[in-house]
Amino acid sequence: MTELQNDRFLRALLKQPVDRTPIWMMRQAGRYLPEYRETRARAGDFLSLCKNADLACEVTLQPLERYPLDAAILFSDILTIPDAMGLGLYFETGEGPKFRQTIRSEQDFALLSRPKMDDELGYVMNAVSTIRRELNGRVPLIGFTGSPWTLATYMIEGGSSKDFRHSKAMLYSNPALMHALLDQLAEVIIDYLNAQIAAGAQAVQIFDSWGGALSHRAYTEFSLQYMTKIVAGLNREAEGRKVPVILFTKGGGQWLEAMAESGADALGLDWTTSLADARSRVGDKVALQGNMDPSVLYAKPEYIRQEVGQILQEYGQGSGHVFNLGHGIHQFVDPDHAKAFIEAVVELSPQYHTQR
Ligand SMILES: Cc1c2[nH]c(c1CCC(=O)O)Cc1[nH]c(c(CCC(=O)O)c1C)Cc1[nH]c(c(CCC(=O)O)c1C)Cc1[nH]c(c(C)c1CCC(=O)O)C2
Repeated sequence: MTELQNDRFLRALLKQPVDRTPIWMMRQAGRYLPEYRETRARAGDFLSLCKNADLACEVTLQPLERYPLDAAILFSDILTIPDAMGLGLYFETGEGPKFRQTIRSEQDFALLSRPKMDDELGYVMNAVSTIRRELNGRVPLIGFTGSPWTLATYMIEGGSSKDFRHSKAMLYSNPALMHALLDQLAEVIIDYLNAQIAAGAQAVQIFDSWGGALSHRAYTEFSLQYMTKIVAGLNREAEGRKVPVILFTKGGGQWLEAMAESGADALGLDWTTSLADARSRVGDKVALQGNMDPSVLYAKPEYIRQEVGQILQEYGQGSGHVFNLGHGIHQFVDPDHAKAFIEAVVELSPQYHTQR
């Protein structure tokens, strides 16, 4: 494998000294980029794009051609796993993801299959190895998965949800079934991330997008417990380097101390938590990733730059911060505003890394 030319993202996740704060954006390859929309149109639809390694690689690299980003993220989706377990994923234009089959009873659960990483999910591993080859050591590649709880909500609801009616009902009325589902998902996710690491992923992120919808006690029992199990099951070394793990519970600011005990190297933060506060609460245990409100990118470039300055100041001196948005970039953002954002981080952050 080619030598990595830019490792400040991997170093910051391990709190090793860096020359400036690294940056990438959640959903950095996506609809706000006209070139993404063009490639997706060529693929036909989103799922065909995910399943074509050359086109998935092409869109992964698109934001790197435009901006000085410090990491690439695999172009795929968290819903590849439930799809491969037999639920039949499809997207209806403007309506988000849907499943043909839902899991609401023991009978439904019994129908779930255990997907093979070199078969049903082989297309994801092909995308990872193709992207690694084309990146040619420019920046590290991030692999990812959804958390068991987040995937379970899609499998139980049959798609996106606002109130998690069926998932919450199962959690409180049939916790044994919920635990069986979460445990099976955790097992599949361990295989999935280990296969991504074997194919070339150099860091991995667990997206717990809906962990914040859980009650205080339920979060530990139904989400964090299973993410901790996953972290313990990962091969944490590849190509002679540690493979850092990032845990991102959206809306999880109140649980940072507990999350820091999960074994993860870094925690992702949304914009509702102060970085200064988060840093003092987790101490030296983990690095932090985040946390600008993605909607700030609707503002003028001067304002975006000011906001970046504030967030850098909140984290303060030293390594252990990966700049990011607090959630995915919105589809209506002007790509020039994303550019102003990334350049502000590049220009304003070196002063926070003077004691190397
Ligand atoms: C919950 C979730 C999903 N997918 C994902 C999450 C967790 C992150 C989060 O909390 O947002 C993760 C994801 N989805 C996608 C990526 C690609 C990598 C990246 O650039 O970050 C990643 C990391 C591509 C995508 N995944 C999807 C798109 C849009 C599809 C399109 O091109 O129309 C992309 C680029 C589709 C998708 N996929 C999902 C939804 C709800 C939707 C539709 C909503 C929407 O339209 O934004 C499920």
